[in-house]
Amino acid sequence: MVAKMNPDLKKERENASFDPEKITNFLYGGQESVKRKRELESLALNDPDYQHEDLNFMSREQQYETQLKKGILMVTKMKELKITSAQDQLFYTSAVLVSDVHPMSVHTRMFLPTLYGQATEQQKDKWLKLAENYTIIGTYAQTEIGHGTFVRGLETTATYDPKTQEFILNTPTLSASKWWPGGMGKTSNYVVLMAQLYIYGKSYGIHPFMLQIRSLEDHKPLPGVTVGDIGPKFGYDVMDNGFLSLNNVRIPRENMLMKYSRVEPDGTYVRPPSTKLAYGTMVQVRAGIVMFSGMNLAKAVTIATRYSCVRRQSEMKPGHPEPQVLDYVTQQYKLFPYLAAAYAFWLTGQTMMSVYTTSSSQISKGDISVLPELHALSAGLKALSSSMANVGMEECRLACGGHGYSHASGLPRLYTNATPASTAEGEHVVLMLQTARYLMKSYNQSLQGEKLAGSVAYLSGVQLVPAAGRTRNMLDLGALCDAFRHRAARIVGEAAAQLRSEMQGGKDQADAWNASSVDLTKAAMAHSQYFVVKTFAERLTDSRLDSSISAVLTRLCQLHALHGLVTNSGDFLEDGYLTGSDIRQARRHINALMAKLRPDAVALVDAFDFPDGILNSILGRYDGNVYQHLLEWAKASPLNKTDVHQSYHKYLKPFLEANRAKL
Ligand SMILES: CC/C=C\C/C=C\C/C=C\C/C=C\C/C=C\C/C=C/C(=O)SCCNC(=O)CCNC(=O)[C@H](O)C(C)(C)COP(=O)(O)OP(=O)(O)OC[C@H]1O[C@@H](n2cnc3c(N)ncnc32)[C@H](O)[C@@H]1OP(=O)(O)O
Ligand SMILES: Cc1cc2nc3c(=O)[nH]c(=O)nc-3n(C[C@H](O)[C@H](O)[C@H](O)COP(=O)(O)OP(=O)(O)OC[C@H]3O[C@@H](n4cnc5c(N)ncnc54)[C@H](O)[C@@H]3O)c2cc1C
Repeated sequence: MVAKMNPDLKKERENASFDPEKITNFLYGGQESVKRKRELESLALNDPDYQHEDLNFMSREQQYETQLKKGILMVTKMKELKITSAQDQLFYTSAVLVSDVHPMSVHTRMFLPTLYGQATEQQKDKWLKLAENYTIIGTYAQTEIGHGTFVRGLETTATYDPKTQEFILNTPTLSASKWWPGGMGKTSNYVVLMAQLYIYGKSYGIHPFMLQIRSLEDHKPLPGVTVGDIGPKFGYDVMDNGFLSLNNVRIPRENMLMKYSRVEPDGTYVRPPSTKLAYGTMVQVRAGIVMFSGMNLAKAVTIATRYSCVRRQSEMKPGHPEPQVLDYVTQQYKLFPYLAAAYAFWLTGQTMMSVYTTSSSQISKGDISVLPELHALSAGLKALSSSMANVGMEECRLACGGHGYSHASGLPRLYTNATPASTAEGEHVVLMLQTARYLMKSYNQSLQGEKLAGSVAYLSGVQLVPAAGRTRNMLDLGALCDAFRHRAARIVGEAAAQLRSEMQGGKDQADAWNASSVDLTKAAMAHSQYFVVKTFAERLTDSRLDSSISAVLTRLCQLHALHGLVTNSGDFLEDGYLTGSDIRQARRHINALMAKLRPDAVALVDAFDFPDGILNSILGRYDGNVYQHLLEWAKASPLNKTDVHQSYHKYLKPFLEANRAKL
């Protein structure tokens, strides 16, 4: 029997000003792609082999086992069903895994990409097939217990022995033990080990090495290898993040991944075109995290928006029926800016991936000139998108009141599985400082008359003249982009001036950098926010957009920019670029935009096209039948298997009886 849709949600859908399908097509790159997405999702979601008890009801060990089994099934089925393109695999795996990963995820996301990106053709012949077939399962072992951020400071050593033409691998101190690599704890039999290369006593920096850590026969750690799971974490329960220490483990010379740098049999070292090419896998994943953050935020906003239309609470007017909580403007102010941000990062994520694809193809042809821009852009956008997604997902949870705290909402798991994106692949302040470093260099080049290109082109010849007194239309996307550009350019310029002044005051470069670092991260943030606002606005100039959806998407873009502007109003006011009256106007526009977006809110989240199986949230159900399913879900909780829990007999009964006896 098909359940009836909640009448409030039904009405919301009937009253929308546009057909969500049109936005879905825009978001996923066309009708054909949406069709394929739905086919693959339905294949995965209706496959009985993937069904299991709710992970939230399981111990961590059970979760690991369940997700490993599912991951294995998934890669086997994808092979059988010939689901091969990256896009198809993403559609299928998102439906199988929901908001979780599986213990071999780092194999797919980092181990394989490192082989593609860092191995020679000969090495690919040797390893790729094995890795693609899952004959070997690997992870990316870089971080150590003592150092994650400071990659140059890693202590794991790979010392070349020309006599045997082998590398001797060691983690010489406690702090050198590898710590965190996903899937290393129990699953992987191989790692790409990032280690300091030593030849004849001289250090050549960090390089990648293929290392077998477990037997292919019985999965036991190989001699010299100590490996295990690092224990429970904030989330990511299904993942066996691991530790690893190495004691004089020898590997053949051919196991150093030598696409860019080489060690010859006699120990001669051949330098790479850039030492930073060894960091390529991190850049790829950072670029992917922008979209990943947009999607996670979109899921959270979908859940909270639908639920806010189903949930009725309090009285807005005495004696009137309880309103849908989304009718409270404060609730709209909680959710709509993040709805807009989800769209912003979704679209920017697509742009970031296309910049990545173009740049990496140039790099593989030997043109490394694009590397600094790619690094700076992906670092800043990764940091901004993941931190904004964190804040937004939490705001969505809070917007669901008490039920948001329950795992039934899907929000706690979504959050704890997504939040590593802020720390992993480069902690967000650290990455912002990388972007700032590029901004400082670029800005100084522009001061010397160089013309800049790419994301920093606006720093060339920027006019920092405040334009107070001018009347502005604060809804005009061009004017909003100008405001964000001006703010970024000013803050970049001021951070550069501060850095200079610290140095003129006697500090060396490093101390001056540290003293200026709050302003530097602010500069990187302003630059990244400008890029997002500009990208969002540019995507709306797509001639394929029909007017009904262009109107609503423009409102979202305006809201995204205006909300950023109002929450950072000091930045825009500081040099008089905007006036108090502009900010007041912006606030009024936000209220008006929210009122206009209110009737379209459900259609806008429906357009993300997450089926219930992927949202995995009772509060976010498409049909809105929340309460009945909350109750059913709670009844399935292991604590409810019996009316009287065994602990009653063990502890509670004697305690009650003892108390009664004392009366
Ligand atoms: C295939 C995947 C596709 C999509 C994936 C999609 C979604 C992913 C979904 C979820 C992911 C979420 C969570 C992930 C969960 C698990 C996996 C996690 C894995 C990991 O965490 S792996 C470990 C990651 N570790 C780090 O990121 C360490 C961070 N530190 C660094 O990167 C660097 O050391 C640092 C801090 C950037 C630089 O330090 P330092 O200042 O000491 O610099 P250097 O001396 O080393 O460099 C000087 C020079 O080089 C420039 N530079 C630095 N890095 C790069 C680079 N990567 N590329 C280019 N250039 C670089 C630097 O700016 C300096 O330049 P300059 O001298 O100024 O010109
Ligand atoms: C869920 C998860 C999965 C992971 N998976 C992997 C994996 O598969 N493989 C792997 O190798 N690693 C993995 N990691 C490790 C991850 O990459 C690192 O934790 C991350 O890069 C941050 O480094 P850190 O832990 O050393 O943080 P730290 O650098 O110790 O950060 C601590 C604080 O110091 C500050 N700080 C550090 N350096 C600077 C600086 N230069 N300037 C200003 N402030 C600074 C930071 O901002 C932060 O506030 C994973 C981590 C997590 C949480």
